[in-house]
Amino acid sequence: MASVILSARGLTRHFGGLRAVDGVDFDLQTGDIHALIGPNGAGKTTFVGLLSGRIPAQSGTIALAGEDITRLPAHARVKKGIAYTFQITSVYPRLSVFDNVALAVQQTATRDLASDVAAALSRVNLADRATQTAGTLSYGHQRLLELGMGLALRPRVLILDEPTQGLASGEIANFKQLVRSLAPETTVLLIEHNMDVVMDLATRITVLAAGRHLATGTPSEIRANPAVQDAYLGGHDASA
Ligand SMILES: Nc1ncnc2c1ncn2[C@@H]1O[C@H](COP(=O)(O)OP(=O)(O)OP(=O)(O)O)[C@@H](O)[C@H]1O
Repeated sequence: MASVILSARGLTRHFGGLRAVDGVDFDLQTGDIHALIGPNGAGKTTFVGLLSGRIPAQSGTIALAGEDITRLPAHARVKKGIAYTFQITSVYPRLSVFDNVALAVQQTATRDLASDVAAALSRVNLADRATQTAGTLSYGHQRLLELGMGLALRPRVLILDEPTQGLASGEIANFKQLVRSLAPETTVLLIEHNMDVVMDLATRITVLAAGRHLATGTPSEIRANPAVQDAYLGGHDASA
């Protein structure tokens, strides 16, 4: 049976009277590609912000491989293996592609910076652009660079917030292939609005609605779930 790498119990964050995340229980199984979906304002970004430590929880607990990390600051969670593209991997436009990844590698206990950077760059197919100034890369290549920077941290859990937004369809195909190649060493949690990507890529899906956990299941279970269809898919089959 698969083990749980990251879990949340009763996780809660309100903003004034707004219940952005409200008592959410969640389990991320090791090796999964787990998609988090839900209508706009459902609480997805807040939820991954709580997991990564970017936003402090008001109540509830978070555990990484059984260890309580609820009170750890974000940088300590990065050290423990949770990488969140939002906080870690914004590209420095004036630095070279190589130097951008080197900044991420430096946060790890690396023994050979140059070869670790080269490995991360070849993973995202940017090895031939190492000397290019990052700001001159195409948008799609900048997103790949972000991913390379996240991977360079060698995370156990990689959290991606809308990674395919703005990518061309060929770039999305490459992205899917890349994410699949990360398992089982890296477990992926992604917020994704593109339902084709979700249904094709995710091994498991969690649906949030109005800050609450609505459902978790395989893509076919989620497609068939009437509550999900009502709350999120407007009563239509997601595959339609
Ligand atoms: N810092 C904040 N202060 C006040 N309200 C906030 C804050 N951050 C988020 N919210 C509110 O909390 C709710 C959940 O927002 P969140 O961004 O987590 O949702 P989301 O599911 O990621 O939405 P989207 O799909 O549109 O990105 C929204 O109503 C949002 O306006």
